[in-house]
Amino acid sequence: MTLTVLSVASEVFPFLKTGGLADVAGALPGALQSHGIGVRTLMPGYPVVMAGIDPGAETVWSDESFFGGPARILAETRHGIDLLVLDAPHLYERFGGPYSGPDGVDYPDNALRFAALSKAGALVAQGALGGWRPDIVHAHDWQAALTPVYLAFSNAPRPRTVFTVHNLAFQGTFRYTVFPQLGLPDSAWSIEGVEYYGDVGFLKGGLHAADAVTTVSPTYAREILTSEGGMGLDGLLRGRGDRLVGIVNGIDTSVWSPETDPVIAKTYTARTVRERRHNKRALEGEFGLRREDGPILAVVSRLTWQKGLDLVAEIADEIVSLGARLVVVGSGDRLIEGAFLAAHARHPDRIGVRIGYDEPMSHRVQAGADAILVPSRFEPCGLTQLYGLRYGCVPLVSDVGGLADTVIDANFAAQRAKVATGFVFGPVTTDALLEAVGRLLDAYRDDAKWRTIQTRAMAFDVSWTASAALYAALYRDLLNE
Ligand SMILES: Nc1ncnc2c1ncn2[C@@H]1O[C@H](COP(=O)(O)OP(=O)(O)O[C@H]2O[C@H](CO)[C@@H](O)[C@H](O)[C@H]2O)[C@@H](O)[C@H]1O
Repeated sequence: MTLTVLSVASEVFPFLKTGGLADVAGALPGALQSHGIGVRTLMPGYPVVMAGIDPGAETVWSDESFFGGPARILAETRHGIDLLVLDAPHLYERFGGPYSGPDGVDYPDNALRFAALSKAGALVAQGALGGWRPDIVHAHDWQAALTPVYLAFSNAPRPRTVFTVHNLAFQGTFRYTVFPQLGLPDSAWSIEGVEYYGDVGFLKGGLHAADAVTTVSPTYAREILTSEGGMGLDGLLRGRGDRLVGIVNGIDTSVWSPETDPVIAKTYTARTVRERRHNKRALEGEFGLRREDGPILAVVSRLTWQKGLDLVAEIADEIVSLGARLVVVGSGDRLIEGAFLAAHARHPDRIGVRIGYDEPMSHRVQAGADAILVPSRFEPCGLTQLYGLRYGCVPLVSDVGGLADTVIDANFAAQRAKVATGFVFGPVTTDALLEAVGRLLDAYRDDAKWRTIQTRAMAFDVSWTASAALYAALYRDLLNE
């Protein structure tokens, strides 16, 4: 049976991306096609998205007064994605990023901006686009979390709903005063609705209202049931019982492929992995690093407490004294940015730092560095270690969430069983991180051992194949209930 899905997300690669959500929302629809599932994707009409819209795109819905101004939905297929764009200039036509202005401060009307996205999702789900009604609505993260809430509190027939939480740390909590502007019935101001300790909780509402909740790895799905990992929502999540499942992310292996990647100096496969040296030389040039025999360790990330990168900054001198070099691409916390810039100033030809966001550079780093460091304090899934596996940029990760589910530590047993794909450490401390860096450097010095880990990493299946099948099965289970 052909099944139709409406996906609602605030970011979709390649139209707009600030993090991993965009990669998932951009790649999952294509992966579901082979399961007979057709996905339409609704996202906000941010300026960069509107700039790329085909002038001939069809207006499939409009409203003169939608959350304070005129709005319409434009439909077009772009980059193979069946896209619905919510064009509402009073909400989305802003200077700055999707969530905050150039000053880094959140827009004061974010509650309305994303209530509007969610409401548009609910309207489409209930037939606003003429005859089209999806079988399933799949909403992502707090920005779309009210879609299942609007649907749960509507009296009209509605499709089944799935809500995916990519990161429990971002909850979309707003003052209770916004509640009357959301257009929800009074009954939604309750523990069954969006009320959250006296405020409005978008994420909380979605986690409660959706027919099924997923998160992006089995280990994270367990971690968020504990008071340490639940960020205040563990009680609610425990109450969802078997309605909460963890499905590990895949990656778009057509975008992330060392065999065909157009932005790297030299393409390669596991068989020709020695060709990576050309990419390493190019990376040294790009970052002004001294040419040496030792490995290049790399970071591509938001520089935040979650990602544990303060620990990498702390051991930067040791990394250099152990004979390795470091490349960092990222932005975020000013203190962590400053710590990396200071480390670069101390070792200008051994530590390269780019503060900023640069998608092509992230490919060149994965293709040219020897190892990617992901020492997160918590990590729902993590995508950079998956890119690392695919590119033979051996991952060194902490033993949490999706990192633990996707990397096999090169310990004695794993090496003997021929399954090791990287290095895993815990707890998340500088001592444990340094110990793992030491093990990685030992392995790097043993050429045969390193090649074995590297090529096995490249053979690990990081595609969407297995996980798309799990989403397909979940959708069908919901429809069969
Ligand atoms: N400076 C920079 N330049 C270029 N590219 C950069 C960059 N900084 C980050 N990126 C890219 O942004 C993405 C980040 O994805 P992650 O999954 O690592 O984390 P994020 O916390 O955003 O996502 C959340 O959602 C995803 C998706 O479910 C989960 O995997 C994750 O655990 C969860 O925290 C990667 O594609 C990475 O390459």
